[in-house]
Amino acid sequence: MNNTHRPKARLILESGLVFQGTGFGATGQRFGEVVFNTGMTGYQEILTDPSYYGQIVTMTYPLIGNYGINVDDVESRHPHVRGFVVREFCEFPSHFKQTESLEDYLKEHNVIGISGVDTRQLTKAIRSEGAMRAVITTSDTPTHELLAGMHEGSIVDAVKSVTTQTVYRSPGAGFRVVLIDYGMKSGILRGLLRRGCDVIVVPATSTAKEILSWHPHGVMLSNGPGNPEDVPFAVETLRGLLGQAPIFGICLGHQLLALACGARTKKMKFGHRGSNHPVKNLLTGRVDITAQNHGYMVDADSLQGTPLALTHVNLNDGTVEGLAHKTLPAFCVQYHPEARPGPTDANGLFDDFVDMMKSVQEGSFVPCQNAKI
Ligand SMILES: NC(=O)CC[C@H](N)C(=O)O
Repeated sequence: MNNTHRPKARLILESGLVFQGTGFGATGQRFGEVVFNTGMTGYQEILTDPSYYGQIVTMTYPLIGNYGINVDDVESRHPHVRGFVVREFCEFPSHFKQTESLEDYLKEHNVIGISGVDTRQLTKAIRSEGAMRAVITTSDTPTHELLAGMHEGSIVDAVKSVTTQTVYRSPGAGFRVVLIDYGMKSGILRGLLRRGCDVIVVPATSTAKEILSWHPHGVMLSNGPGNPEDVPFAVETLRGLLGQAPIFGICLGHQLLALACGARTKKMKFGHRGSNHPVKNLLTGRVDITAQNHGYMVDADSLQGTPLALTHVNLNDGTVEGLAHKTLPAFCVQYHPEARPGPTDANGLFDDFVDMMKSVQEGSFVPCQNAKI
């Protein structure tokens, strides 16, 4: 790789671990929480997934950038990561859909990348010590000064920073769905449009009254960044929506629905981020290989006494992956059925949501606690 025109860069973890590497993309300095993603492909979807807002992402796959950037594989209008860490950065990408290189894309959007990092060592450090604060810099600022300022740029109001500011509609002839945008991946909107839904996307701050004024057949809750406990206004809205319209939640949407039903969430040590997380549906016994990106989870012990039934578990670590309301039409999953990037095993959940809206319309809805599989 020709590094002559690229600056030296450092990645410094709050634990004191320092990696020397080469900068690509923008120059400067960015603080954030460092997390790893184990997907072999999908860097473009990962960069533009708003759930990564404020984070520095490292890819465990060792060669990144080889198929460049194309216009089809974005999940939002621009990258949301604070920084991007790779082992080897591909200097000469090639793909028939490519419109520009990853390097130019990062430069254009002011994201700092660092290559030449031993991402195996970095991932092991995150796995053993947990996700932590870090900084990527192309400056000469001494390491001890950067360690002292580690909490600079901590995220506040993550959801409010990435949600849509305006209501917009993607018309369809099917069920009318209000999609609450907490930091939505466009794959979720596409999943609904593909099923003919008439979708109204609304800001995360919308009230139950505002949402119900659209007379929706269903309400979809998107993914989004940060700690679910930092979004109490969204939990309040969901309390007002439960029982008024069928609800389907994904990732942050799942966590917020759990909070609205009286369960608790907690931070995981290093989270689930990748494209091969096995999830078992406890109702059918079916196992899906799923795409995931989360650092918080619903606490299984907190489900007792709530109206929620555990429907899905993670087969790697037994954590909560899916819930359904025992008596009302509402269900949610921690993983990503829109699968961008990742395997499409769980796509059928969008069909389940359409079926749920249909059964409620027809008066034939069977609550989860009475379901016979
Ligand atoms: N993708 C998501 O919606 C992530 C949800 C939440 N921000 C978490 O990290 O757990």
